[in-house]
Amino acid sequence: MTGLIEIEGVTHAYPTAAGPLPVLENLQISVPENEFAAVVGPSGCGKSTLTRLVAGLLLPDEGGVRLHGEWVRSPRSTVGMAFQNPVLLEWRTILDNVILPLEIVAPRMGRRERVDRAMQLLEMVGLKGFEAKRPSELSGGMRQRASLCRAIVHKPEVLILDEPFGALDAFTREDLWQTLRNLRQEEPFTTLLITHDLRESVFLGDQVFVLSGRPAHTQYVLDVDLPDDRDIEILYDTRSVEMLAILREQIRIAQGRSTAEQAVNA
Ligand SMILES: Nc1ncnc2c1ncn2[C@@H]1O[C@H](COP(=O)(O)OP(=O)(O)OP(=O)(O)O)[C@@H](O)[C@H]1O
Repeated sequence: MTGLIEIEGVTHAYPTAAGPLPVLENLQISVPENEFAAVVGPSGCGKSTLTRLVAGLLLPDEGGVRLHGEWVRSPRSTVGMAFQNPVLLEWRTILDNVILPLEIVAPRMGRRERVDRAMQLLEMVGLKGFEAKRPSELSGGMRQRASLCRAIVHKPEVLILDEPFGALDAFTREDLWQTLRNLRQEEPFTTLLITHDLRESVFLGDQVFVLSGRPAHTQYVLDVDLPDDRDIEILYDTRSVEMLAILREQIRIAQGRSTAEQAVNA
């Protein structure tokens, strides 16, 4: 099956004063339409670089990225993004922050329609009643909820999430995982999530891609065979615990602390 996101043989190095720094090497990742791919890997292996390539903010030295079969050669408005620090504009209300992408990609859409769309999402993530507030009046978790709404308000073909929950406390984070799953059930979208949190990758992902140490290639792919309708308790089930153990071992291999042979024999 061809994926909606196809990362095909991507190789990339950054020029540095000490010479080229190889970051990605022949990376292959395929994400089918409406599926959720989580990407984990050792620190500094090139995960954020990967998001910049998919968003068209960076062009690879070799290989390429295709979205819906089209090569990505420049930034695309059909990609939604959310990062660890939600960059909300303080001079705009929460509602007007969420509406912003519609002003850019759908300039002909009327104000009423934009407001209805944004309010529908704000209600889904539990922010109804906060639409007139400024970002600084909200908690970190609430700001991240608003940032998720803004990332999907224009129905992007791809949602890229780069450590969006990394700065939140454990309870808020788990709450947002559930919110994200609920949003996807209401309105499916194809997602690429970068995370350091293996539980997050299993709870949210349909597939988890483990990247090797730098220069990164796809070292391991885990199919998350859990029911679509999951709540947080599922992470304590035997199957989840087994998958987390596999991922932990793969990360150790990627960090060079273990060997593939040890993993096979474990
Ligand atoms: N513009 C740049 N120029 C030179 N080197 C860069 C540039 N951007 C990133 N790097 C280097 O490339 C490597 C990969 O960076 P990247 O941010 O993609 O890794 P990461 O896996 O997202 O890291 P982390 O897990 O710590 O967030 C790092 O060694 C980083 O220092």
